[in-house]
Amino acid sequence: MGQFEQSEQFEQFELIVRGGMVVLSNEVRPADIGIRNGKIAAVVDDLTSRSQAAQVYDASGLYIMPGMIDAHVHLNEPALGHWEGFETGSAALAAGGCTTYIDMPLNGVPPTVRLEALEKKLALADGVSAVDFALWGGLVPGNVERLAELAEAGVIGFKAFMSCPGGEGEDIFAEVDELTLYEGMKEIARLGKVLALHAESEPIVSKLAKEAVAAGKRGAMDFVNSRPVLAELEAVNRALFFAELTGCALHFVHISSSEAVELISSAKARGMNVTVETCPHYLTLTLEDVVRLGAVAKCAPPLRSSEEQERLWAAVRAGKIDIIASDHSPCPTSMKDGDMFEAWGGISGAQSSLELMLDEGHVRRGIPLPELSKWLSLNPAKRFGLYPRKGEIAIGMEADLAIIDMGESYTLASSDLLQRHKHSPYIGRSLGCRVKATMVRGNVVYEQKPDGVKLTARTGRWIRYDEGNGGKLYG
Ligand SMILES: NC(=O)N[C@H]1NC(=O)NC1=O
Ligand SMILES: [Zn+2]
Ligand SMILES: [Zn+2]
Repeated sequence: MGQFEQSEQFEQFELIVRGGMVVLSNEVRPADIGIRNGKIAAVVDDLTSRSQAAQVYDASGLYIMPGMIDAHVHLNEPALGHWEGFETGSAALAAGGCTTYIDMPLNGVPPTVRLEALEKKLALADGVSAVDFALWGGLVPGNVERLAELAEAGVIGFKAFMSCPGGEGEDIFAEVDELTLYEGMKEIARLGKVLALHAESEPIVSKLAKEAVAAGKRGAMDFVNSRPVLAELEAVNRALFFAELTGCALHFVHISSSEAVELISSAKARGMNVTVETCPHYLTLTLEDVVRLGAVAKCAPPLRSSEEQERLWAAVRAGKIDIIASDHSPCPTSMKDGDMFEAWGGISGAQSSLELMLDEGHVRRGIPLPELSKWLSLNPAKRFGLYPRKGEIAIGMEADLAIIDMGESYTLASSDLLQRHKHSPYIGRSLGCRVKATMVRGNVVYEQKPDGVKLTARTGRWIRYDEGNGGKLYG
């Protein structure tokens, strides 16, 4: 596993992906990929001359990468499927070269904080998702005793908010109070799972937001200034303190500052079981974009300065960031009208993550493709129990592939987007590569051709945690 292997014994394949440049975990090389029973059965030079396949996909001139594993996606069913649901959200992900996503326990109603809610969500995803998926459970005040049933059912971990997530209604996903966070960590440690945290200090951000609104300061920069890096640092520090006391494994989602990455790096150096994620928007957009675009680029934590962004890229390059995920948090476009404090916070970026990271990371900054692939596929697979089933192109692993033209540039138009509501801060952006096809377990689920796009089989399956490797990222 994990190696390029010469294979002579497999002569019959369902599919051969022929003539592409294959992105392996340690090199990029020309090879044919033979697929049997939905798995990678051969990665060799010139397979077609000595084997048979029901189908051949001609990938000459194209790059074959492991499909992205997007660990941070909000598809909002049950109840808020009119914001985004499994059908449209997974179509957008497929079009972006993602082959497995991990759905967040909010913003659907009920949130995934007890078994019945998980069952409702699964019933809605069944037969609808274009690509494979796993599920996060949620930790909220009052549900610590329900975490075990969710773990038993197969969630890959739990998510909690340290600041208010927004949203309305009775069955809301509330932020954790300190005691819930501490007790929840104890229980999650006992269950052997990871706690994913939205780390912003509620006392800091709510006070600053109140002051800004009271002073009539409701613009883009006022919003950005109400959620400073300090709020992220304080929350990360507090969570690390509780994790040290409880032994709970942590994953910090959507970290926006290199200062927070440094805090997390020191915790790793002390031997703590902690990982960190950032998102394409923090690596490709800055506060100038939120000023220019308004609420369509509103997210929490907010976009930062270009200097902060350069420091974040330096942290990525230094291997200090483990995972890059979209935090696709869509809503109806009408919820992006109005002032910056009222509008929905969340960027609809699912379809663009891989292309943005290849364009900005590889084409512009020269980061090798195997490195990018580690942050986009291998590390999330390992951290969240999907490895060695998924995460890289290697013998025996599922044939989850993104096929990319690294020579095609295009300008993203709203008509390219397959998500339910066609807003995105990346519309009008020129991208130096394009996903041509996406395969899940050897099934072509998405194809982009000159005459348009084709979505095929909705063969996405739920991947339970217990099929994985226990979340070991290192070693
Ligand atoms: N509720 C929700 O999805 N919030 C997400 N949006 C965002 O920008 N950050 C988040 O945590
Ligand atoms: Zn969040
Ligand atoms: Zn999120």
